[in-house]
Amino acid sequence: QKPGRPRAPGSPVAGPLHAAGPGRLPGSRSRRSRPVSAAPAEGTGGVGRGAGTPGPPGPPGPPRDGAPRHWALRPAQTRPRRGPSPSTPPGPGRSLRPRAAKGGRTATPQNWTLDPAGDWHYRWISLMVLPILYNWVVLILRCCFPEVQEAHAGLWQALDGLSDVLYLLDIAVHLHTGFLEDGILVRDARRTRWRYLGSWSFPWDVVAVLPTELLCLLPGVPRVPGVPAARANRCLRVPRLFEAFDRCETRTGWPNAFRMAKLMLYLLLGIHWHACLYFALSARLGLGADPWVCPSSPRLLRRYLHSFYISTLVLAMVGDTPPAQREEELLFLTAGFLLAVLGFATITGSISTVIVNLSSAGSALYPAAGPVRRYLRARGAGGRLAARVARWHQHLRAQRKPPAEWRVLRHLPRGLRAEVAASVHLAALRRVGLFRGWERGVLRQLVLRLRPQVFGPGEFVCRRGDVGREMYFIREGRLAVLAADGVTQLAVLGAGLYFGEISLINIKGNMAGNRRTANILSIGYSDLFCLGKEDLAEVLAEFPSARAAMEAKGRELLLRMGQLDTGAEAAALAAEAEAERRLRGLEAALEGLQTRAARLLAQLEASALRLALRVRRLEGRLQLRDGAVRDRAGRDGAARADGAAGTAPPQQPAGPQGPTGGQGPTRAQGSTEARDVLRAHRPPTAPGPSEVQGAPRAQEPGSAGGQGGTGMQGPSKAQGPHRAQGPSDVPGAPKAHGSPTVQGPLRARGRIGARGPRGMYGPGGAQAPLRAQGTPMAQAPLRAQGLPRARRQIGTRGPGAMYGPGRAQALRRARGPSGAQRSTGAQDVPGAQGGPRGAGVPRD
Ligand SMILES: Nc1ncnc2c1ncn2[C@@H]1O[C@@H]2COP(=O)(O)O[C@H]2[C@H]1O
Repeated sequence: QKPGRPRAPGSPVAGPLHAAGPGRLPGSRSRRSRPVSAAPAEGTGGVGRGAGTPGPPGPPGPPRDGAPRHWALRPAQTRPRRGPSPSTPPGPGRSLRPRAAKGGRTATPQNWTLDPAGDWHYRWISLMVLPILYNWVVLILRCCFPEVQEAHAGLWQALDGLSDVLYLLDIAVHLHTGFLEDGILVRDARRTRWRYLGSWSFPWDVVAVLPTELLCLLPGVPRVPGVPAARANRCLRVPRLFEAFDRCETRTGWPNAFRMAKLMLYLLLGIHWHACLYFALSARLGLGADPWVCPSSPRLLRRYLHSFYISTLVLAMVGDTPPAQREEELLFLTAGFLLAVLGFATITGSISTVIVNLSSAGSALYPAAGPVRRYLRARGAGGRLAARVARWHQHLRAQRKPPAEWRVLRHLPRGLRAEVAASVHLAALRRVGLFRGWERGVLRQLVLRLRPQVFGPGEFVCRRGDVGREMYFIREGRLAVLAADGVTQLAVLGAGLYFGEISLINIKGNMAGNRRTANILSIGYSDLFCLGKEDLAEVLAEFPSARAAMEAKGRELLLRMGQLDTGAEAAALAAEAEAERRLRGLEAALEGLQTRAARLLAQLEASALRLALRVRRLEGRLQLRDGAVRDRAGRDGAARADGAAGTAPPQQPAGPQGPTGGQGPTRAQGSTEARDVLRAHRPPTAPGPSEVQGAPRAQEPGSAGGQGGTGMQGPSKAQGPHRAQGPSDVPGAPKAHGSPTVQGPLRARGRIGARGPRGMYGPGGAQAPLRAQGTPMAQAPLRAQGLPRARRQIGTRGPGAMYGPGRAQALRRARGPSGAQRSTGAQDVPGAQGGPRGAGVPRD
């Protein structure tokens, strides 16, 4: 079918083509152009021509040219891209800030969605602290001190307006603040908007900015004294204040100081509110009317400060307030004290937490000197040793060398911990000669295995003869290498060097084995990195060059110290070379074996595939043949029925090819089935050539092998008609049916038809018809050829072998009884009584 030509219904290519495209072959011109026209063209998502053409974003509609929908619905290509994917986590190099559009064709659309953990968002909520605090401080002041409101009405109006603008802007910012979904920042503007609009904070924020003061201007509404009271809803914005404080607390470098400042702010705010309310009550009761109320003073500040002082006495539970006399005063004072209990307890608790935090932060970094001192005292080991311990602790704190930093970092995830440790120690590690040139990533892995240790002056880091368990890299300080006498100084090691490796790496000929070869004494304070034996082995396994460098240096030192047994070293080297050689030989042998095994496996697979294909082909042929046989049998049966009824004279078969001539599906089929039919029809005195030649031809291995299934079926088919007419049938048949001409072949065909090519392959199926024929001899070969065994034969001996024995057996057995059967079977045929018996003889 040519491209573009309409397909005929039911065309074999219709399926694949339909799946691939709208009735066009892949690669045709219209196929390439169609998706572009059908799918909306986009900036980056298109394919083929016009992929880069900007087009209107939107859902892909039905294609204009009537192409099937699946052309247009290709989500990966047709989805409009608006900047970065909303669910794509920002890469390491991508900023979370709103990005300015860049010029040029590759400009990305601006995305003003804020990262809630980002800097811009933090700055914004920090700014929002101002209007919220303004409303919390000033509104109550203006309500309770009317002079304040009246004196600066214009200023308050301006500030109120500014605060409202900021509140509204904050709603806008909220609408454009991303959120995390499955740990990934969602920056899609639509989704962030809907998320905020659907949350409880949206109505809350709206209520907090409603212009409630305008209600006071409505006629009939009683004027709220001092309009500020009508703005009380502005205080509802306090959750944003808490959010800002929380964020600041996690970001600041002085969280404890911040916590203290926050507490003080809450305290002052509480006192401020109490003072305002106290003044309002005093003004209502009459300023200076009794000792409890605020005295009347011409100065506003004086009155406020007096109120603030009284409130501090109440809320700080200091007491010593003027005695309350009126009920209102008593109630107010009692409420104040109750609040004070609550507030004071909270504040005291918070302050103590801050103090504990402060001290625990120090103790987490530095080991506490107290317990060691007490331990030494308890054990009676004070004196100079205790002084040294104290000096060591002092050195750590003074020099800010926390040895227990790993304890602090242990809560971090491994990757982050490696980053932190690398940022702190990488510079020091790079100074170590061994690590020079190592990649940063490797050093980052190494730094997690290193443990910082600080040794004081006069301390031995290791002693000669000790078993080596770790090696050291010198970060800071000087250390002396002392000989066996503990006095002779062999060398002085400084920052960037390492020691303690000889006893860890197995240097050939090292007479010390895994024991230290020298004493190492810290001259002053030494800041070292310690690396354990296992960790070192892992590192060296990855870096053979580092191992070689270490071994070379260790060998040189051992030689200098006279601790290298060169004879043993040579022997070890020779043994190693020999082992290496043998290993290589084994490896080569193994490789050869593997290659052979792979080749054999490939051969096995190929032959299995071949055989499977052949079996399938044979099955197909058998099915075809069986169908043809059934057709022919039906036709012949009808013809014979006609003959028996006397409506038509007996017909001579069509030549030596049998009734079907050369049109049968297979030659064997023609020879076996046609032969049977011929035999049934042929007068007994005129045996046709096919009677004599047909059967042997069907039994010839060549003819059977050439036609696949015939070989399999040949014997049983050869037996089929004969055994059907076999000894047991012979006497019964004519008696039962009165018309033996019809009866014999018909019965035979019925059996053949019942057997079927599939039944042939199944063990039961193969045996059933034959068993029904009462020929145990015939069952044996077929049973032997049941599918599983037949398959096994295919696998092991090949198709020839499969057909060989089974077929030979079957034929052999078939020949034995079938001769007799044929002769007896011929008795079924009316014309065959007498002379025709000989027709079967030559075949045997
Ligand atoms: N002469 C030397 N000069 C420098 N370092 C040495 C010398 N002798 C021994 N060392 C180091 O001192 C370490 C003592 O422990 P090790 O034997 O494990 O490894 C030793 C070497 O790293």
